[in-house]
Amino acid sequence: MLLHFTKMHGLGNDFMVVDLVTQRARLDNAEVRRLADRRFGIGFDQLLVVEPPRNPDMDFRYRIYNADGSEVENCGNGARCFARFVLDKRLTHKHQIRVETAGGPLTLDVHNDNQISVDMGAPRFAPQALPFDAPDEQLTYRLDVDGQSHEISIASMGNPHAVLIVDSTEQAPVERLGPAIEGHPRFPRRVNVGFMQVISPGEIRLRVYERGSGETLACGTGACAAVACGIRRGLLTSPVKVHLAGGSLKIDWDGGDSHLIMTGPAERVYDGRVALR
Ligand SMILES: N[C@@H](CCC[C@H](N)C(=O)O)C(=O)O
Repeated sequence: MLLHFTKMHGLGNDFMVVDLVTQRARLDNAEVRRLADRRFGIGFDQLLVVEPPRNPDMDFRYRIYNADGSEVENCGNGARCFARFVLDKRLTHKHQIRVETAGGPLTLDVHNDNQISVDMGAPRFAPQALPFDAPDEQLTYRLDVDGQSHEISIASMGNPHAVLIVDSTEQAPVERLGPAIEGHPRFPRRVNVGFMQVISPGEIRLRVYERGSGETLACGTGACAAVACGIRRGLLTSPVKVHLAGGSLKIDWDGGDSHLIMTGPAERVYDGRVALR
């Protein structure tokens, strides 16, 4: 069968977006990996699937798969592309869209200037929320990697994040430490790993080694997690501009149980059709 899809990106974090409201398809783990391959398939960091909601208070169900085929709880850059997609495909006319994800509900607000704000919910810092193997909740933890101890903060944005502070994102050992921390035994469901350089209380640089996809040009949940950890540690104050390799995001957070708001663009690249196995 031929599956219609749209290739999109949010600051270079790229997606294949599929409407399973009006189409039917079975996308198993092997099929996702085949489609994600940048030489033999379409190529993407994540596959985003639009489905009808299971909860009648929601507009859609938003499902997310990493390039390695694993289904995950949340994707921030994807959420903005999801909003742009359902409007472009006329699956809704609403400019405030409520979606259910495996990580909890999200509200997507499409503005007139092509910027989209996503209410990402409240960050959670308890180790069991990720999960992370630690006896109690702390601001920072020591993590041993190959005989070296590193200071990390942790946050769940529905999906798990570890955040390290570095002097320079350019010099950060992302290729070495990223995969080692992603698969560290203290993170039994693996983890996304952010390397944050604080420029000022309102501005950071960030690189993220993503669970199941490797380093991407931007990570929305990673930006939220880094800002939440930075504010909680007294290093940052809201709003924070987050500079990623693919562009910048604005993150607002008033602390505590308040919700993080992420604002940035979403771009359509092309529409296509692909044969499924
Ligand atoms: N690119 C994303 C996050 C995608 C999911 C992540 N790799 C995970 O496994 O949790 C974003 O923009 O948030």
